[in-house]
Amino acid sequence: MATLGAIADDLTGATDLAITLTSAGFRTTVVLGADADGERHTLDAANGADAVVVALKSRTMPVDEAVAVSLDALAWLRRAGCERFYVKYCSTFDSTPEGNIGPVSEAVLEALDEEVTVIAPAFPANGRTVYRGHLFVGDEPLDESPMRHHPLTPMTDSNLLRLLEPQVSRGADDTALVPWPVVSQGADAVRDAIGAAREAGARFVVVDALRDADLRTLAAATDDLRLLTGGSALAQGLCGPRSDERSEFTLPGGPRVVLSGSASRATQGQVRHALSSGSGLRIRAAALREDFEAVVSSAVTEARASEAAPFVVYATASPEDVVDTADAPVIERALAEIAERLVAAGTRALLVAGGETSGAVVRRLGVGSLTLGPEVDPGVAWMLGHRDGEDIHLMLKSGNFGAEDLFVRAWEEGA
Ligand SMILES: Nc1ncnc2c1ncn2[C@@H]1O[C@H](COP(=O)(O)OP(=O)(O)O)[C@@H](O)[C@H]1O
Ligand SMILES: O=C(O)[C@@H](O)C(=O)COP(=O)(O)O
Repeated sequence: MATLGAIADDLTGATDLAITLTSAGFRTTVVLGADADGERHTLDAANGADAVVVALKSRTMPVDEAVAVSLDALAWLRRAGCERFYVKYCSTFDSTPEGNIGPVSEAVLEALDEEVTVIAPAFPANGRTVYRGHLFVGDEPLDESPMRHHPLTPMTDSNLLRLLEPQVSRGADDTALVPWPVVSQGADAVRDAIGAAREAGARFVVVDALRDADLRTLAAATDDLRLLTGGSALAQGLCGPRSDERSEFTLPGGPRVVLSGSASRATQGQVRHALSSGSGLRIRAAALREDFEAVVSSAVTEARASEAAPFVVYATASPEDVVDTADAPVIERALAEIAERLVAAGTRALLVAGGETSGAVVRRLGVGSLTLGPEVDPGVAWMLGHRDGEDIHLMLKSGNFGAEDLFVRAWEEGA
């Protein structure tokens, strides 16, 4: 019976959290959606897991829709027996100004009838740190990092309190900060600070974190809270009932295909690196609008004919490639169509780059749940996708995660 239930706002965020929970000793399953028609997949998948992560595609949904699907997921997790909950969003706090991190966190907190939760996006192993409430990506404040150009959620402020306040009901009265000097004093000091913030009326407490040790301190300080929110790294301090159990599997043969819909800086470098030793095809929105079928069938044909080196179907290899964010949906749809045709032709392993892109691909493939395999880079692992047909080996890569050679190395490390 699962005890911990997580609600992730995109698929790569869900798999990222699953990796951390597994390392923390939770036998973890990722399920896609928790709506009624998915119930069969998901309830079966939850059996035997200690933690279940529901992967939504809600990060850029209209606020009301994001809240509704998140509350549906919460209700499903409670039916599956979960007693503690985790709202997972991006370590770069990807959100439009209207939401959805604040509205979803508030809706879940109120549905659980809880008084306070923490806001902890930090992921130090991937360079995401929070100091005095400001989120940094490496050495750059968030609003000076490439995330300021994200096609869907451009981040133009690094101050988490300023980002959150417009998103929660009581604005500045609903938020508070526990700064790093308090965090450095240990769990009791953090617990006291969160208690004081709650007494002052705040429900969403941003907590600084510069190191994994700070997140472990926070996890210890909040072991009495039924709801946590953050990136994946906060989960490293949760204590699961068993050792790290990962499914060992060997990647099947066949073409090594990467489908990249991410426009993030790390992915751009990975695309360029893979193209330097392999081959690929760039899909352009204009060409897709002119003749969608021609672009898709050409990509499938070339991908199927590719040899050992990875074949990369990509939308962006440099910042200049992102011409119009309105092109995003047709690119997602094309990559999902290409994935479906490759799998129909026998492909049983795909590397997909991008959270929204991964969501579009796995929904098109009818994947209902995912089991964790070997971790290849921090926050990036091979998974086994379960569906009505044959299982599919998938690596669903967060846009800004992974080393530059990942698209080439991943196939060796999954073998
Ligand atoms: N060249 C481009 N022009 C417009 N939109 C793009 C381009 N490349 C990618 N996109 C879109 O940007 C979005 C990237 O989101 P996502 O897949 O979550 O990547 P990440 O994980 O990097 O955020 C997708 O909707 C994708 O279709
Ligand atoms: O926390 C993170 O950074 C990731 O888990 C994540 O959410 C990344 O989302 P995408 O950039 O959309 O892949």
